[in-house]
Amino acid sequence: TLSQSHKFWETQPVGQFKDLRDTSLREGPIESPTPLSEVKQEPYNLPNLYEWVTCDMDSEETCAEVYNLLSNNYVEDDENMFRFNYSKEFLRWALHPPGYYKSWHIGVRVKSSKKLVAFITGIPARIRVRSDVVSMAEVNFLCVHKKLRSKRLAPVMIKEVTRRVHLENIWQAAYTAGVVLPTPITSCQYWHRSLNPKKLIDVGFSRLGPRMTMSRTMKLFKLPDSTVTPGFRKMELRDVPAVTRLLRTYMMQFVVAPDLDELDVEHWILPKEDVIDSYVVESPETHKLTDFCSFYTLPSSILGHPTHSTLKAAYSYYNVSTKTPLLQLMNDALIVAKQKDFDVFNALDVMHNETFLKELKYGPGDGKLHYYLYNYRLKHILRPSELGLVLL
Ligand SMILES: CCCCCCCCCCCCCC(=O)CSCCNC(=O)CCNC(=O)[C@H](O)C(C)(C)COP(=O)(O)OP(=O)(O)OC[C@H]1O[C@@H](n2cnc3c(N)ncnc32)[C@H](O)[C@@H]1OP(=O)(O)O
Ligand SMILES: CN(C)Cc1n[nH]c2ccc(-c3ccc(F)cc3OCCn3ccnc3)cc12
Repeated sequence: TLSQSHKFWETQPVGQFKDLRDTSLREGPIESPTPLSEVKQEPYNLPNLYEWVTCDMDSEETCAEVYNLLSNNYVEDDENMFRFNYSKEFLRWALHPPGYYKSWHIGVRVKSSKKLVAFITGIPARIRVRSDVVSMAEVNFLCVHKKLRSKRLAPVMIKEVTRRVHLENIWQAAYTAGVVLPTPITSCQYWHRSLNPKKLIDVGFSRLGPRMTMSRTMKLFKLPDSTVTPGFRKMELRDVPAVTRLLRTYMMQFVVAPDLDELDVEHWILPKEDVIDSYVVESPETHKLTDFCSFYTLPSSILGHPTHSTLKAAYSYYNVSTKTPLLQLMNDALIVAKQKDFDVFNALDVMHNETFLKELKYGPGDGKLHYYLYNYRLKHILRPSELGLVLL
């Protein structure tokens, strides 16, 4: 990375590795906005065989094409044993937040066959950086078909989504990646809590510990059949105002965090079957909400296993504890995830997560998730505990 050349990223308004020691550089936007009349009006050129297409995720047919492209060509773990398998319902949830732009859901088709071979998306988000609330695009689902890799298609995809975001007068973006690019604002470790250890060992996700038997391992990860916190219940629509107040107050402590209003909370946190689960703690005495936890459903395909095809994984999303200890709240989250037949519960070491990871028997994952801002410089790299943002 530091020695590597980044022919595309060196041309972009992002923190460059060579700038890291230049303390004269100010925190904030790197480039000023361009007058809209000067933003390139027409799409970037693609190689001749290909054409741009805007993907309408409300179209069952288009959503299925996007699902299939990602299901066969999206992110795999380092050992190529698992591949994310975002569901169609999840993709519609992820791409249709309040104020979304269809034009930011960008595909590339083969002109002759109309086959979808690449995809990239943006969604609008208000992200606070210290005391600065910035309108940004959250960029995600960048995917080039396995057969078209290493042809420099990704930079064209990135420039095109940048152009379309600029057309909406937005000049910053946030994104994450498992790869190191110029330049991470923080690098988070991911952790896994076994819920179905036998299956995880059968498929090679986990290994039997030294001097451990399978039955000893199953006992180690066993959880109670029901939650322990009085007043712990599924979130409902009527909880949105109180959950929004809890979340906005809690988020103020982090350097980078989403600025979510009630409409955002209704979209991002209200339970949706097989997509997002959220629970609140309603005090039995006062009936006030004191805490909430949430996790999203993102299965991974198990590549080439004879009997198991899918790993059912829950990912910790936003959790706020003001009365129930976070440890107890997150243990209840594990208990409901086990009740819902998840195989594993994943979490990043962001926010206050490192206070419960080891105690709740999470094991460290084999890689890192790096966070990036586009056209916004931070003077110092952040600690994961200073980050309050979780991208899907
Ligand atoms: C103001 C608004 C701004 C909006 C835009 C903000 C920025 C948004 C940025 C996007 C955020 C996405 C976030 C997101 O979706 C979450 S990260 C998940 C990305 N997707 C995957 O890993 C799926 C499987 N892999 C692929 O489909 C391909 O390998 C991809 C398409 C990843 C690269 O295709 P390829 O055929 O393997 O490679 P070439 O076309 O030959 O291109 C090579 C160039 O691409 C750079 N590269 C590689 N992986 C990258 C990645 N994950 N981010 C950014 N850049 C990435 C690489 O460093 C090199 O540039 P360099 O020579 O300078 O080093
Ligand atoms: C965030 N969002 C942008 C998707 C994304 N892109 N790149 C990634 C690299 C790691 C993680 C990640 C995040 C949290 C976590 F607990 C485990 C993870 O990956 C395990 C390795 N793996 C990859 C595929 N199947 C298993 C997500 C992502």
